Amino acid sequence: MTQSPIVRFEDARLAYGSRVLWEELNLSIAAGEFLAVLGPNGSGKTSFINTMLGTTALNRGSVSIAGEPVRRGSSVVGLIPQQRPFGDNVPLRARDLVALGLDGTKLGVRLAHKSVRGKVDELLEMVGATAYANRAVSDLSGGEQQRLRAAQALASNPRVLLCDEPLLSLDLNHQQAISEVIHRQAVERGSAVVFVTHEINPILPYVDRVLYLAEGRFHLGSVDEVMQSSVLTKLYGAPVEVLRVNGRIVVVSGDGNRALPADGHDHAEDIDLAAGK
Ligand SMILES: Nc1ncnc2c1ncn2[C@@H]1O[C@H](COP(=O)(O)OP(=O)(O)OP(=O)(O)O)[C@@H](O)[C@H]1O
Repeated sequence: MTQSPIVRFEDARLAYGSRVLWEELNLSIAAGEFLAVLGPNGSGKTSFINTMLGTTALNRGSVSIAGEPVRRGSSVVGLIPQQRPFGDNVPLRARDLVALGLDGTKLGVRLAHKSVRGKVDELLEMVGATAYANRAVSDLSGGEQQRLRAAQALASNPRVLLCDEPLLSLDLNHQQAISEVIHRQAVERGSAVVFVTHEINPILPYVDRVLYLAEGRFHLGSVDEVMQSSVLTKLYGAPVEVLRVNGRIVVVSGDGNRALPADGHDHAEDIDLAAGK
């Protein structure tokens, strides 16, 4: 990890009406750093990403990227968005979608160019999508489409790579493969990676720091600093236990002793620490 900051939040506050998602956030993300963003549903993870995309405005403070105030459509920012299926009317093959991520590529114009084809093939290989390179995007499964989104975001070699739950609907092998590819982007090409996830275990080996959002508060630090019973209990304002089991992190609600994913959200929804119920 290199040290030069590429993203800088200063005294940042985001609230919708009276609901504060976070405030007094001072955070510099270095080139090559891998930052995991955790927190229960509705804690503001996607909104955090949106502030760096320039699509959500802070109520106070500032966020800059490469020394400039954030703006929509910045070419130095790449996004693997939260999964939404492509409609039947998307007339693209898998390789066309990836090519759209390459700077200046216009369908039918540069796509025929040998170097573009080579680059697209390389990206498809990286995310394990070579086998379906020529299939229509709309015929692919959610996980297959998600791998293409990752390849498309990596195509432009962004200085800041924003990933909004990129592992959703991927099987374990592909979770591992995509996590590795994203980590390599940070280490080898110096991208700052912001990785929103409900499940920290697949990326545990790669995370430099964790930003944990909950209940309008946040805690920032290394995995070991943040993923502690005392820290999460304070953040949630409710008893939470963090256990290490065979190298995995398991978060358990203090009352029911029920295992929750690392973000403290119980998908069975009978314990909802997120909503403070
Ligand atoms: N434009 C908006 N106006 C008002 N409220 C909003 C707006 N965008 C998001 N919210 C609310 O802010 C909260 C945070 O939303 P956000 O999508 O950032 O959460 P999240 O942590 O990404 O959640 P999840 O884990 O469910 O994806 C939610 O309660 C959401 O309803």
